[in-house]
Amino acid sequence: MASTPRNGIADLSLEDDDSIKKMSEVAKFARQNNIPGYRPNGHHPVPKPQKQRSENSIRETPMSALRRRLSGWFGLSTSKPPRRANSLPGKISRDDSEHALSELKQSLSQSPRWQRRRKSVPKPPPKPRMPPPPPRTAPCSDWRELQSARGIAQALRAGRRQLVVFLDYDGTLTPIVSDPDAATLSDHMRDAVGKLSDRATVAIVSGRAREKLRNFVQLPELYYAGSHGFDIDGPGGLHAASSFLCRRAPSTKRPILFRRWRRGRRGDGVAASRRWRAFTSSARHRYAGAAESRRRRASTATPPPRPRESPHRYAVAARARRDRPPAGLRHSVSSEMVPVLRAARDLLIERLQVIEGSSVEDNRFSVSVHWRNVAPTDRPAVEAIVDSTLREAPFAGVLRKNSGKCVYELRPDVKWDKGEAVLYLLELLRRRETDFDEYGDDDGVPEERIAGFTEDEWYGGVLPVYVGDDVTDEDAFKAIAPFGAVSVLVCPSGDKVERPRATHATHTLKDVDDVRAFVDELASACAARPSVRGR
Ligand SMILES: O=P(O)(O)OC[C@H]1O[C@H](O[C@H]2O[C@H](CO)[C@@H](O)[C@H](O)[C@H]2O)[C@H](O)[C@@H](O)[C@@H]1O
Repeated sequence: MASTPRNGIADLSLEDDDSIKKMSEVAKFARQNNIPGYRPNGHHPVPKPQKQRSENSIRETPMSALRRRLSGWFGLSTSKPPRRANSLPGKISRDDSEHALSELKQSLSQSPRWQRRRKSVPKPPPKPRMPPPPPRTAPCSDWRELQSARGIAQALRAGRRQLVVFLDYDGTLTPIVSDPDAATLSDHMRDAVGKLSDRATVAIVSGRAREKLRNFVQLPELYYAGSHGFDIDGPGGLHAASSFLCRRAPSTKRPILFRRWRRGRRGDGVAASRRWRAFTSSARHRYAGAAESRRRRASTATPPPRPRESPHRYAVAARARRDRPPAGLRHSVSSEMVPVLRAARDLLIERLQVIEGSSVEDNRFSVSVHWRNVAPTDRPAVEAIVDSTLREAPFAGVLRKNSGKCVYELRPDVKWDKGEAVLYLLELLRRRETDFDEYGDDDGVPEERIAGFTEDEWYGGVLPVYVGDDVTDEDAFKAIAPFGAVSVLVCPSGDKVERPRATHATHTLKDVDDVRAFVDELASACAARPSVRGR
């Protein structure tokens, strides 16, 4: 009988009567002296029952368990790998795992169940590298919450989306002045915008008449959306797109544009294009008509050379497209309203003569009644005259009044504003870039895949940027929000009266100088972006 002292108690084996007797003595002693760790016989903690393993699983190594599970999932037949002499049971050796892996790969490629599964499970969309800032869909109650836009341009350097920049004129490119005709563009700003337009698509969107805007800005290569977007013109294509036309989409062998930028926020593109479909069906019909007449013209005119046999035919076609002079764009909404607007203008000039400091500006598709220079006591009279005029025939129900910065703007009472104009321009750019009909390249290819990417992919590859200062710019901020756009409200901190009460803008800038710095940053961001062609 072994007797090793432990906690003052000997370990006993119950072999004979002496032992039993001795044990009960020891137990008594332990109880009396409160010795921990001792329990009399029969009161020792019952050891947990060991899990009974099946004979199979006792012998099963992790490797064979894996093989058994795989065969269960995919219906594979797996063979046992050769066991090396030094491989230990219960551990996966390097040879084991390599063998299992190659076996698995081979079997997977043959398994019909797995193939079916692969087809049915769609690939997850690739993660965007630099997600654009989240759009604000609800109006922001406090403009001071917004962050500075300067950093945005720097962030754009890393982005891969094609910029389309929309700039408001008064209060954005030029400071607000008391005489509307004196709001000329500074040379510095002209240089900055000109430099940006060399590298990105730029449009000026303003309440001013389109011709007046052109005269002020004097940059012929830009798009101009005058009279709050009712009157649009421009070169008719996306800037420098032709330089990206040398690659082909693997699926359709079409030339592709924003291949590298497709990874942008595709969801935004989807949402935006759905929105577009929903509300501009009439504009789309007009487009369909324009496309049809272009097609007809192309069929009657001498067809352009078709580089069918060339190995680089798409590149050649692209060059031909680039070398042709741009077709140009001219689009007006509600032209039939121009005579009515002229009548309103004449009447208002006559009626407002009595109010000193007031003035009426003809913006062709809109009429601006300025009251910046009117004495505060006379200002209600200006609004009363405008309102009473609008209640008369033939203006009632035909024209509507909007308020801007010390100005009332009368325009056709139709659903068209800066927001619609911006969406119109974006859709125009998309169509111009994806229309390869003239070269006959779209034979047998679904319309949405003509240029190697879908409408949604195109929208996902474009990043709209809009900079504006007025209430009317809010329509544009709101319209481009689903694209994950950058929208910037120019909002001087001291300007408490004239700033919008709420905004859909994602960022703010404080004045025209900041806008120039931002435009400069955008231009250098475009220049710094790696070329798509080089990849
Ligand atoms: O859309 P915008 O380019 O911002 O044009 C809106 C109006 O801008 C002009 O008026 C404003 O700027 C004037 C010059 O700084 C200022 O005197 C006036 O008080 C502002 O309202 C323009 O004259 C209007 O026709 C536009 O509708």
